[in-house]
Amino acid sequence: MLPLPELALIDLDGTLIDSVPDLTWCVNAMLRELGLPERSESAVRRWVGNGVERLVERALVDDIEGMPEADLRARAMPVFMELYAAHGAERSRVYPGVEDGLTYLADRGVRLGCVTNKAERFTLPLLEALGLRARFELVVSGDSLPERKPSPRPLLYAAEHFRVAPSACTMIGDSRSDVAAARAAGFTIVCVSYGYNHGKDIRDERPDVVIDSLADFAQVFAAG
Ligand SMILES: O=C(O)COP(=O)(O)O
Ligand SMILES: [Mg+2]
Repeated sequence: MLPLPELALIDLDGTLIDSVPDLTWCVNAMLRELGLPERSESAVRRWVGNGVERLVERALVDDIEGMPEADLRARAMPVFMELYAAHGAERSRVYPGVEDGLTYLADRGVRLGCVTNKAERFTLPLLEALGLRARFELVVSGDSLPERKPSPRPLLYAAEHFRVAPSACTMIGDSRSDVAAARAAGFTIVCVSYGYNHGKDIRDERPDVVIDSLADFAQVFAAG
């Protein structure tokens, strides 16, 4: 068990929301427009987590480590951005257990923030569309600060905003970037087993706790 934190920062894609159906639809609409082959939803699932630009780069070359030529990248980026702005919240769903988990923490006085690598122009409308925006006192997106996860910067920024010591904060996420950012910030780290993490088992990253649903917080945090 972990002590109940004063502040919980929760990741978006793969933790609160299954955003891959919309991301896949937009990636494939973009690829069609560019005359390139479509990619599978399971490939897109592996590529999410380092921001939408990195997703587009990976999709263009069909490789998680790859980088497209500059002019293809420059043509693709605005096409994807326009598609995702218009179609980012049509097929995405809040994971089961999320509402209960957020209520559990809020009822116990835990302050809540969302920290994602998704760009702000997509993050806020998505949270709004799926009814989660009002749950969070602070949202830090992938382009809110000069650095994003796995940097500890967004986590430390949020801790300072709430004037809570990092040792009283927990990060809740699905990927190795969440674990690395939390460790470097001095937060505890709880991971969900159902998220993306680039197709790898998140247990390999040795988070403090792994849960199958945010509804399981009663088994994670010692009350009081
Ligand atoms: O890669 C993204 O765009 C977002 O990923 P995250 O919400 O899991 O940080
Ligand atoms: Mg994530």
